[in-house]
Amino acid sequence: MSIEKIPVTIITGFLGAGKTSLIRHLIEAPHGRRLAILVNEFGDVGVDGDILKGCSDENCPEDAIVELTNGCLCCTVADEFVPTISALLARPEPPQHILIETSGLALPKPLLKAFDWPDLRTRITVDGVIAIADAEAVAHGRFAPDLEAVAAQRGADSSVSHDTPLGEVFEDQVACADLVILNKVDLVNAEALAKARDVIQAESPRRIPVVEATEGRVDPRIVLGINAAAETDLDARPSHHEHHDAHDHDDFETIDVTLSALTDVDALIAKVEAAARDHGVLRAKGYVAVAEKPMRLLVQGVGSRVRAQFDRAWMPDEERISRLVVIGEKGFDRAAVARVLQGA
Ligand SMILES: Nc1nc2c(ncn2[C@@H]2O[C@H](COP(=O)(O)OP(=O)(O)OP(=O)(O)O)[C@@H](O)[C@H]2O)c(=O)[nH]1
Repeated sequence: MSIEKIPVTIITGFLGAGKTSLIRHLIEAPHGRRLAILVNEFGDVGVDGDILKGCSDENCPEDAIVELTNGCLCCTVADEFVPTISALLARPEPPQHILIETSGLALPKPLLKAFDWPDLRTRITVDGVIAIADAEAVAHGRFAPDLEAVAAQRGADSSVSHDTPLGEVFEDQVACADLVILNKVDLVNAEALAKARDVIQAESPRRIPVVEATEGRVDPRIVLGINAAAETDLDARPSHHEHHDAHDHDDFETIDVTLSALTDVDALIAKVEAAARDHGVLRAKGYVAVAEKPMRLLVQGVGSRVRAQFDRAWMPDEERISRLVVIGEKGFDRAAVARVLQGA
């Protein structure tokens, strides 16, 4: 008798594209499946896991949301990934669907290969690989500065070479996907949206559906139940790093910046914007204590777009530490960024 495999959806997408927002929506939107979630992110502040635990419910209990913050998932398959999935499957009420949020710098293909692991391949299958993309960033050429060159190269070869590390991570993610979600359509006009679609089509080695979204809000029936069995179809998903001898994330660096408690939220937002504008910070996120406020402030920067909102009260026994995880391309001026963020 064959045992039905548990479907797993891999959610990939560059830093800040909207992966956590999408998963949050999938927890909240009705679809009748019991979920478990595995979150992998850079830095040890664990913002994404915290956000997702904050919206857990009976279909996705808090203890079915597991964070792996010890490094890149695709590099820790045996030590972390396989045991974590096994533990989720061994729950008294096993999940009916597992979502994996990869870090924004992750290469999806090596992770996909891990599903061939003997312990896993009889029990789970990759229902689909979803790439979520920031429509504004794509339209403004953050990943493919020269669309015509990409299209010309694509005609000759299925693996386009990009000059920038950002371009390579983005292309690997799109090339591996069964579905692309073009998120943040609220930030672009029709012309920019059409351009973003063109970039994605040019980057895709095969025709895949592209759906538009705001705040990751997509009908769960489009995202879950694709039935791709992606682990059996690796050849259709070219990668710049087939042999995994080079890591895209070596091209990026992360720092933790501790701040003192602040009084002026707008001033902090202006500093995060300045760090992005003047020093190439790609992503900044973390929790901040604001003097005399009982709530903690969640700060999120994607490039120079910054959002801040109070997310919950500080717990009585919780230390009110203000810390931001900051990610930039290798060699970004970490000292200058820390100075900007910590500056009075
Ligand atoms: N304007 C706008 N902002 C959005 C949208 N979706 C997400 N955001 C914001 O973009 C920021 C990043 O969103 P996340 O969902 O955390 O992105 P992510 O891909 O999980 O980020 P990393 O895990 O750090 O790579 C947050 O401040 C979100 O509130 C959208 O559709 N429009």
